[in-house]
Amino acid sequence: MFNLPRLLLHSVAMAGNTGAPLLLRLVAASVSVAEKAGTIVRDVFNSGELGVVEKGGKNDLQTQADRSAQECIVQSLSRQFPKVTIIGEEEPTDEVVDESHLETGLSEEVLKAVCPQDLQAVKDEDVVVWVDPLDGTKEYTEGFLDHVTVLIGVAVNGKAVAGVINQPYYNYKAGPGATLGRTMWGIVGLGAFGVERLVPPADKRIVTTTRSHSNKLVTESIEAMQPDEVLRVGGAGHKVLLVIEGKAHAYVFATPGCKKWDTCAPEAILHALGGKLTDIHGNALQYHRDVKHPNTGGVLATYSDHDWYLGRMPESVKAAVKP
Ligand SMILES: Nc1ncnc2c1ncn2[C@@H]1O[C@H](COP(=O)(O)O)[C@@H](O)[C@H]1OP(=O)(O)O
Ligand SMILES: [Mg+2]
Ligand SMILES: [Mg+2]
Ligand SMILES: [Mg+2]
Repeated sequence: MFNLPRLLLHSVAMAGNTGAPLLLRLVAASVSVAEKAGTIVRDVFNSGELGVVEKGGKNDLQTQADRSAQECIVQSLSRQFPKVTIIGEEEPTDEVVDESHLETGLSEEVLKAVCPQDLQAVKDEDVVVWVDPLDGTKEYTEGFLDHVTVLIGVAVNGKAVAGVINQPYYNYKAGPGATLGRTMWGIVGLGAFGVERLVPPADKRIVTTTRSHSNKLVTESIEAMQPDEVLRVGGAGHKVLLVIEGKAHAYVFATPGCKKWDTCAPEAILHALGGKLTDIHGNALQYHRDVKHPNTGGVLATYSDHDWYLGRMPESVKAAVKP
């Protein structure tokens, strides 16, 4: 009887797991927040009121889902981690925060993981969180719903080390019995969960690239890879998932439109599973807080033969797409 309150106190402290390393707590919070953002993305679509705004022409759109999911992610994480730098794609608005968009949960699965040794002592000031509340906005507005992802990437000292991806419409073509949506997370040095590496066909070369942001450089670089098949689909997160799950051998994007929030989470998960993401010259991407946002050197993501793709990149394209 006498010991019960102390025991209860102890179990509450364990549930909060305040002793877990910052990186694990941040990823655990990001998993819960990305799931919440995914529900917001579906709710806005179901409402039929997309609230589309052109940020930079008809191929650079923002919807109510981008705005509300960004609010959910940035507000939820900054309240829990006030000293961590968080950079989101969308400009903050001066509207009152909708408290129903906030999420305070921590994924137990993540908290149970063992943090890689080299990331155990990470401090708030070492971290930048890169947030793409809705990747594949153009496709979202056109109903290519499985191209959409929510991306939360964690960079430590300028390197992408952890990522969370929610795909709100995963399985949406699989019929009413299927579970809609999935969340994947990974930490470099630990592995990735919620997604499995599958090997692509060995007898052909499948390359994936942009559907809505193509240009001469993109076309020339894709042709140079002599693909048997080209998957033109939306979203940086979605295309990296195609590479991870063996639907494509390489993601080739030889133009500057992709930003740090498009690549940070996918790069970390791909890397955690043994793949590689660089610019089209083979340089590692940088993610420190003062870096310019566009990936001006383009994007190349593969599992194997990375150097082969780099070697086939035309000199004229390399000269036009500088880091
Ligand atoms: N020219 C561009 N202008 C704005 N965003 C771009 C551009 N090119 C790529 N992106 C971003 O990179 C993602 C991957 O590109 P793509 O789908 O064309 O392959 C896009 O979904 C978009 O992210 P977002 O939808 O979050 O704005
Ligand atoms: Mg955008
Ligand atoms: Mg994006
Ligand atoms: Mg976006």
